[in-house]
Amino acid sequence: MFVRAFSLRDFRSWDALSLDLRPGCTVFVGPNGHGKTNVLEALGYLSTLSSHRVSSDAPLIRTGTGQAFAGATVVNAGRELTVDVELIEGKSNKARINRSPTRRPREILGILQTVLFAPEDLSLVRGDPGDRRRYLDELLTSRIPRMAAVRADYDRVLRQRSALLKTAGGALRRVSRSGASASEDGASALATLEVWDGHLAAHGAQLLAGRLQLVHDLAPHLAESYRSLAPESRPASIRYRSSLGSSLPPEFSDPSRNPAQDDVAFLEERFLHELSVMRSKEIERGVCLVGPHRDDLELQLGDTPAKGFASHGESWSFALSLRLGAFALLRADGSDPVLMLDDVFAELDRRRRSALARVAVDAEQVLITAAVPEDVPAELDAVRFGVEARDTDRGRISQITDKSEELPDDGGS
Ligand SMILES: Nc1ncnc2c1ncn2[C@@H]1O[C@H](COP(=O)(O)OP(=O)(O)OP(=O)(O)O)[C@@H](O)[C@H]1O
Repeated sequence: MFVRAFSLRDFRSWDALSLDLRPGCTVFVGPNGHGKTNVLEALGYLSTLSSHRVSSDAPLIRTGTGQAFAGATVVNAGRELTVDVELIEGKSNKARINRSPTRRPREILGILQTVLFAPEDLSLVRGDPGDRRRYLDELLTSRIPRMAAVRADYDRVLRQRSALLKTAGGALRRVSRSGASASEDGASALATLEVWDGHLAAHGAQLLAGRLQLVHDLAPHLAESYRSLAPESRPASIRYRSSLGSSLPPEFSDPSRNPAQDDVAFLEERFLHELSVMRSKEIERGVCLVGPHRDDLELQLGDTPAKGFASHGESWSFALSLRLGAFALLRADGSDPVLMLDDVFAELDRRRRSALARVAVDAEQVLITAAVPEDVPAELDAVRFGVEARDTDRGRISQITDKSEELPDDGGS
């Protein structure tokens, strides 16, 4: 797929941007801090409804304005769809598909598939499990958009069950200690908790089954990507680590296990079992200790965990492999996602640079940012936009300063 047209209004440092793009490579070049990443971030937002840099939407709205807009026309196998999102300060966001409002913004997920590789990605290897869960869930919803609703339901139940564990903690503690002779208050809190256990296990099992399937499908692409980036290094592998602990048979964490039709029902039953095992601990601590929100994606180099042991270069290769593996998986599903590379060539050594360039040159559309054009491998430097921020009476605003291109034989756009 590729983005044919793209526009922004009051998004980060852009007050207005309207660009026609085409398949192949496009490079945004400009000094540091002038607004290049903001362009990729906006496209990433249309793809995932989140930013790779911040966890809330407020910083995406241009300072001094209350509303931001991002829209793109996406061409996938000859079929065109337009998606846009309006971010409104203090209110729910609005999204449209072909200019018709959607009931929920998440209905646009899956229309624009992107894979973004950015300097922040080192945290996939070195950061907290939350960074890796986010990576998995974004890829999962990009492949299977209905998983966004599963994820939202799970998060809602998790919040409610966590609040119950906190507020009813006292009564539940008494029940947990004294069992059947509990007070009325305690017994009703415990009954309520059991209802929430059921909801948590039902949604959690679907999310867990989705992630296990994803890791199964992704593992060979990840291993292959790492091999091509660092052939002399130990082999890279991934493995899902579930907080269901010993309630989950070990073969479920083995990425080579073929997921089965009845996995969700089995996982739901195991989930409920682990909740009963952990009941008193959860009540004691007042937090939800079981579920996909506590899981992790283990990254291994040979027999060693990458986190804490991988060198700087190995960590970069692993992070890049996670992205290139995601790209290869989405491609294997049937359509190239838009590949976005945010100022990463300067960080890579010569071999990794050319390995990345080999993948990029072959992708349907690649959008690249760079502070200096020399950082971009020559074979990727096709259409080039200059980006510069200027001080105006409306604040510091990013602008496209120039466009240069090496036109392909057919003349391009
Ligand atoms: N909400 C906002 N409103 C206005 N300007 C913003 C907002 N958020 C960020 N900016 C501005 O955007 C600029 C940063 O843009 P961006 O991150 O795209 O830079 P960049 O060109 O990619 O830089 P680098 O090469 O260092 O990565 C900064 O000048 C910052 O002040």
